Amino acid sequence: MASFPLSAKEEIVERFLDAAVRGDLPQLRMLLTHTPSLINQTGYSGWTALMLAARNGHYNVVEALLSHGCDKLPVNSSLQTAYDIAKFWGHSHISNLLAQTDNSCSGVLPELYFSRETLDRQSDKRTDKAWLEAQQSDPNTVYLLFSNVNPMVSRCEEDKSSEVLDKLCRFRYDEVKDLIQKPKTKLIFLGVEKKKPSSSCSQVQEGSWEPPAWFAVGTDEDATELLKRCRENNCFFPESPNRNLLKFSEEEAGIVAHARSVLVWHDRYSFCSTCGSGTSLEEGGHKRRCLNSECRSLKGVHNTCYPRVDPVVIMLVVHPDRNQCLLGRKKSFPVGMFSCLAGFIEPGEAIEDAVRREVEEESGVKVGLVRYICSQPWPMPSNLMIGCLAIATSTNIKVDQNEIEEARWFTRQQIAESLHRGANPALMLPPSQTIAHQLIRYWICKNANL
Ligand SMILES: NC(=O)C1=CN([C@@H]2O[C@H](COP(=O)(O)OP(=O)(O)OC[C@H]3O[C@@H](n4cnc5c(N)ncnc54)[C@H](OP(=O)(O)O)[C@@H]3O)[C@@H](O)[C@H]2O)C=CC1
Ligand SMILES: [Mg+2]
Ligand SMILES: [Mg+2]
Ligand SMILES: [Mg+2]
Ligand SMILES: [Zn+2]
Repeated sequence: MASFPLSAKEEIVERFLDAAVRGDLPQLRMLLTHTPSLINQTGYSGWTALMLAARNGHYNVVEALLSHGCDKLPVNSSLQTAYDIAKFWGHSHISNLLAQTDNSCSGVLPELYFSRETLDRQSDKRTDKAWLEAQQSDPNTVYLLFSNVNPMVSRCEEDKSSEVLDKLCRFRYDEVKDLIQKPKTKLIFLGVEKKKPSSSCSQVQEGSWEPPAWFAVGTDEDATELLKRCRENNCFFPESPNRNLLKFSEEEAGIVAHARSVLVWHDRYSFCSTCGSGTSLEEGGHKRRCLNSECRSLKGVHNTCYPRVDPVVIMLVVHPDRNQCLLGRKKSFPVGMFSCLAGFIEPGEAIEDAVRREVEEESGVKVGLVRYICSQPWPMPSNLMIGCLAIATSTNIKVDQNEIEEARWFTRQQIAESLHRGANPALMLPPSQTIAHQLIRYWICKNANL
């Protein structure tokens, strides 16, 4: 068989993989320092250095690769991860290491999209009318414009290395003064900035810096007219919130989650839900008080006066064999997409019971142990997603055709392959901004050890 000379790049990859096979840590470290991109490279066999070191029982090489941020999810042509390989060849010290060592897998999930508290909410200032008014006219105050509960955004320059596509348009007092004085406009105090500017900023005296306040402005004025207020010309209001609200930076996503949920609440709860009278906006837009002084909503607990948050359980159901998980698809999902089951918590229901009920309703599968993992605000319109892992006690699937079109058990390898290789026609997982994606990734990294 003719053999072709290797390119310089192929040659360095082969040397790197060979060092992993032989357990030659100094050589591997030297190559990695020189060319960090080698870390997840595969050779002709389709195996990564991590797989080769795991196959040959080189604990110290596996450890070094992991400490350099090596990806554990790649699979070889037999759909085995490095963990599977170590386990198969009986290197339990390595499989245990692979099961534990991962920033996103040691019980601490990465920060979830929409969760960052970018601003200091300063809820005590919401009742300080004089302070709020002073902030409103301050030239440093930042205003965000929302039309029909969607924020005005500008499209960033095409940058393939970044997932951030949209930026919130920021306005100053002079640019929105007329708008915020209109009686139908909703003004929401979102908080004040947390970060201090660097001391190199010449205009700012040490100790005199007041963190700028941020407000969201909700209006139903004509969107085209609103866009004319913007200094940039690539601005727009996203029309399909579910997809378009996933394109912000983590900082801005947290602000959007807060502002949008409160504005949607104002939009849908203009009148008192107890007596139908008009209401007034109070507390920096975080309360609506009934104008009828006799109203029952003003007595006892005023829970009709505050923005609503709807708790939703979302769960990754794990097969009793611990090596498969249950995912379902709604009719509205793109072709091939499957996700975690989810459902609204009902009144008087504990999280664990809501998980068991929704899973059984939607898939017919019974669940025993339920473990809370993490939560995510989901401002469409105002859900709080409560993420859990759940262990199934039965495996037969019978889908509730109303909500779920299909539900299936997927093996860990199928999931790992989809996570690593990206969307494929057989299985497409929800995007990384969703808690559904992060629960699935969490379980995979945990190697099915609950
Ligand atoms: N971030 C993430 O990863 C994910 C987020 N989600 C979010 O979770 C939400 C709930 O999931 P879903 O599976 O639809 O929930 P359910 O399984 O509870 O089904 C939703 C249906 O139940 C009815 N319903 C019952 N109680 C409520 C309530 N308090 N508020 C609204 N509807 C209620 C509605 O019927 P009707 O409308 O016919 O009246 C709705 O269509 C979704 O809206 C979605 O936005 C879901 C999955 C992933
Ligand atoms: Mg349901
Ligand atoms: Mg559901
Ligand atoms: Mg339900
Ligand atoms: Zn009332």
